[in-house]
Amino acid sequence: MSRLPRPHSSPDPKPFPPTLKRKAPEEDDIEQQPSKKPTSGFRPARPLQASRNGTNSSSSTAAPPTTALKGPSKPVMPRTLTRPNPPAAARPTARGASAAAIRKPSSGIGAGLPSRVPSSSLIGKRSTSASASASAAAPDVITNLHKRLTTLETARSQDTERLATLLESHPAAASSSSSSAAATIDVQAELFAVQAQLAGTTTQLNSISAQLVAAQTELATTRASEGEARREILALKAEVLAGKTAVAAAHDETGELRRAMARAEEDAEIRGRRTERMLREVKDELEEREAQVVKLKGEVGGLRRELAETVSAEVGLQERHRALEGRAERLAGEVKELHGEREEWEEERRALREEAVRGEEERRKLHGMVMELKGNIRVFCRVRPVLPSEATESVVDAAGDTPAVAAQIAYPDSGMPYPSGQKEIVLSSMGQEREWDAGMGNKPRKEVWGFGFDRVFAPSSTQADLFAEISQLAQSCTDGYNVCIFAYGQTGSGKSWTMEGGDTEETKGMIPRAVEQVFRVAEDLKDKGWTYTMEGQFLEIYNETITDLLSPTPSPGDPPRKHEIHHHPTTHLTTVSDALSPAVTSPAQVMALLAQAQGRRRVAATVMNERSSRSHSVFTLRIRGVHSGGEQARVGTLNLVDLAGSERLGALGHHMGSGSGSGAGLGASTMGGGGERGERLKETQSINRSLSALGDVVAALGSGPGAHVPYRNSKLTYLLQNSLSGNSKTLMVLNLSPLAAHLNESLTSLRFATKVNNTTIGTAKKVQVQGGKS
Ligand SMILES: Nc1ncnc2c1ncn2[C@@H]1O[C@H](COP(=O)(O)OP(=O)(O)OP(=O)(O)O)[C@@H](O)[C@H]1O
Repeated sequence: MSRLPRPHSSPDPKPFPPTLKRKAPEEDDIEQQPSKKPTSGFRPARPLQASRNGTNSSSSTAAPPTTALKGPSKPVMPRTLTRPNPPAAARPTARGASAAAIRKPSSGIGAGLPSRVPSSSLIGKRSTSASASASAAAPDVITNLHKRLTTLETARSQDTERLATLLESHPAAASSSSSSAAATIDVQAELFAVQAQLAGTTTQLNSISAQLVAAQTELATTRASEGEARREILALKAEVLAGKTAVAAAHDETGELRRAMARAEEDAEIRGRRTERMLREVKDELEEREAQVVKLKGEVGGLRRELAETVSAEVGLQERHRALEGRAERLAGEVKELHGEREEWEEERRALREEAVRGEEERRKLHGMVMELKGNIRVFCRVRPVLPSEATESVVDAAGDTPAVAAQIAYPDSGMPYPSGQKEIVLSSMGQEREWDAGMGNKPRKEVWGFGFDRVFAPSSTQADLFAEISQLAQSCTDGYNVCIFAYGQTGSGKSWTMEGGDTEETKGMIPRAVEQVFRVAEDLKDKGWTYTMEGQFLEIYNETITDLLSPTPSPGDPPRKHEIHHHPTTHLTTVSDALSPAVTSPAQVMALLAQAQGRRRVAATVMNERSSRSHSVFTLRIRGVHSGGEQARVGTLNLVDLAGSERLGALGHHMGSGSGSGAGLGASTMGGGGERGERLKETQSINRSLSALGDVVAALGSGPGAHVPYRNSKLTYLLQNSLSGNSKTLMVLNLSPLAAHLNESLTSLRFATKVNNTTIGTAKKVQVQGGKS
């Protein structure tokens, strides 16, 4: 019996000592929020006993039962108990082995059982992960316990069966022989052992069953605890989240409070500064006010004094007022008288105005008379200065000589003021005697030619000087006269300069000045009831052909325009067909027309080689004045004519009938060869004809009323017919070159102009020049 192994019974599980404290993962987080009080749902971790031998590790507490339950699936004892009966010879060995097997408690039934079943309290108080692993391990323990139970029950039934078998076989053995008594004792001993083992096994089985029930109970408790723990964890998490949110909110609030505090401090500082400034201002203002008060006090004192003075002055004023009232009454009477006088003056003014109109008419008549006395055809002579370019260049005359540049020209009466002086010009050949005369034994000829004109302008004269004499003539067209101003002279003598002039106010010529004068007079006459309208026309006569310089330049291939001259038989107005006569309302407009005409002439010049020098240009300003008082309308014409160069005037002397002109004719330098020579000849003949015709017309006009005037002999004279006859006034400005080389041309021009001058109707007289001949 003593050899029988003691069935191993598992020790009862002891309550876990409170050595382990459950620590939730979030515990640290919670501890970081000291402001938060632990919630009612949170309980401090409960201590638990990890294992029987006092190990604190959770893994060591959980692992042993699992390992024990998964231990040997076939315990030694049952295998020993259930083994088939060995042969008798072998039994001791088998028994010994079996006993050995039974003596091994570690590998017996007890070894297969869990050494400790985790208590429900332990599992329930573990962390979530520990609880989860414990929950997962619990069913395995129960299953193993069930298996072990089944195995033990099977072993018990086998042992029971075997016991029965032994009991049955014992009587037979006892009866067979006496020697079998010892064997029977052994069997009985074995039977007792088996019975004892069976009893142990049964006890062990009961113990395991009890453990199983306890384990199941503990599992249920563990699961319940686990659910509770989860809820607690969730609650804790919610609390932590709420705590975090509260902390964040507190942080925000703190930041906001800090910012608010900073702002408040800043505001306070600004307010402080503002208050200081205001205080300073108030102080300053106070000081200022005090100063003002002092000043005002002074002023008040002054005002009081003034008031006293004013009061006394008022008394005086009242007296004066009464005196003034009396005076006003007297003045009212005077005003009444003045009104009467004013009406008289108005009457007088009206009479004066009428007298002024009559005076203007008188002036006009007198002006006409003066002009007539001066001569309806007058001649001025103007000598241009030597140009800087001419002063240096070597001038060669027709004979190939290079005489002195400037001709000998004298102005004998220039010391006397006009009109008694400044009418004479004397040319001399002194210093330019021809050497061949001396060479041929003749005495060098020394000739002097003197001429007299209505006015002689020396080279130093200005455009203004000339216009001063012309302005009255130009103005007479506003009185209803026809005026003709010619510029005559050889090429380069200054005709264009005289008529058009330069670009400046000082150098502008007769055309712009005459136009301005006419517009000025027309404006002045507005006060006298006159309204003037004007129109301009600009024609060129080249080779007896009229060109309208105001028409657009024709394109190449355009048929040439034909311009016919018409004279109205009753109105005596001259018109040119197909020629433009635009209305002009200002001098600037007229200047624009002149510029347009010059542009057209320049185009023609490039085509026809200096045509402008060989053509006549005629600018005509037609003027019509209407009087509001019903006076007869005034119609006048101002013609400003730039004649072609006269140096080609070889036949003029013959046409003029003087026969005394030297007639420079065509100089070699002006003639080209071949076809060009023919062209020039034709051109020259045309110029000759027209200038001769002009001389003939002037001569005829001078021969007295009733004489035939050959206007139709040239386009120029026919165009100017109405401006040369009747009440017309003609002025010829003879332009002379100052150069010695042009002496002969100048003499020819002077002779032509003298003939014109001699034919004038009126008192134009021939000036007798000392030592000269004309
Ligand atoms: N009184 C003057 N004062 C200064 N320069 C003058 C004067 N008269 C003429 N001239 C100059 O003399 C030159 C010739 O004058 P202008 O062209 O007027 O001669 P013209 O007789 O019109 O010649 P053309 O017949 O070739 O047109 C020009 O350079 C002009 O500026």
